[in-house]
Amino acid sequence: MGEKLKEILKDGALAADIDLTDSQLDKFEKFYEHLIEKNKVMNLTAITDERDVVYKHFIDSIALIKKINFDGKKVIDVGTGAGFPGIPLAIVTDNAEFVLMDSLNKRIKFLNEVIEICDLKNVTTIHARAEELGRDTEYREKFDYCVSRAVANMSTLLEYCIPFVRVGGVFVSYKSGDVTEEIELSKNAQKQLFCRIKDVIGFSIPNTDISRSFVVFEKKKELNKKYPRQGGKPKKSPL
Ligand SMILES: C[S@@+](CC[C@H](N)C(=O)[O-])C[C@H]1O[C@@H](n2cnc3c(N)ncnc32)[C@H](O)[C@@H]1O
Repeated sequence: MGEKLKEILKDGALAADIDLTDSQLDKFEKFYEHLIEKNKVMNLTAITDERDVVYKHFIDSIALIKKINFDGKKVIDVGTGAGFPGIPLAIVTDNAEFVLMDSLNKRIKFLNEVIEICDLKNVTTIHARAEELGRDTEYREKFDYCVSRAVANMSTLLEYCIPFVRVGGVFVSYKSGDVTEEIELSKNAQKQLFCRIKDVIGFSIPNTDISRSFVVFEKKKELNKKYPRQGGKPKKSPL
């Protein structure tokens, strides 16, 4: 089973112009095995087939390194769930520091096991709600990069994520398909949160018909103390 996963991953990553080392392939394999094992007793992912996990989770997560260089940077993954995109990014960029956060403690416990099993020295986790952690001075405006996939609509997501990013830092939202309308609807959030779009990078996951966009926001100024709003407001009444 292992060789098959590694072969699919090695080939798929090469198609995305990423040459994975044997040590990285070993880590991905251990991650996959633990994901599938734990998925039997808890809800981690609807995708379990080897090829699907490789393309829809692993390659989708790491494709960003061809666009953004995380070397030496501090990165937070907001709403990481079963570790996407944070764990794959951390496997391929072992000289960057990753913090994975999620509001569901079961998933955080799973991720702590993955960190142990895969011997990931550059990853820590935190169980928290984004709108609360973003007010904590240990985390607020402390990251060069924030990444997030499949967590909320763009306005809500900006209020969750921009607080973590230092001035001059960047938030990358992994979105599927056409993002024009979502970007348009987040104009007020961008204004209130002093960020603006730096780039919208389209890409297709190789050997699939799946297209994605990375929406890249740059933070221009220190945030107003009133953000992020408490009590579920970023989701209930997006800016
Ligand atoms: C659909 S899952 C996506 C997980 C992962 N990013 C992925 O792409 O597979 C959304 C995750 O965001 C987390 N989440 C939702 N709202 C959150 C919040 N306000 N703060 C922290 N985590 C949150 C959920 O617990 C869940 O694990």
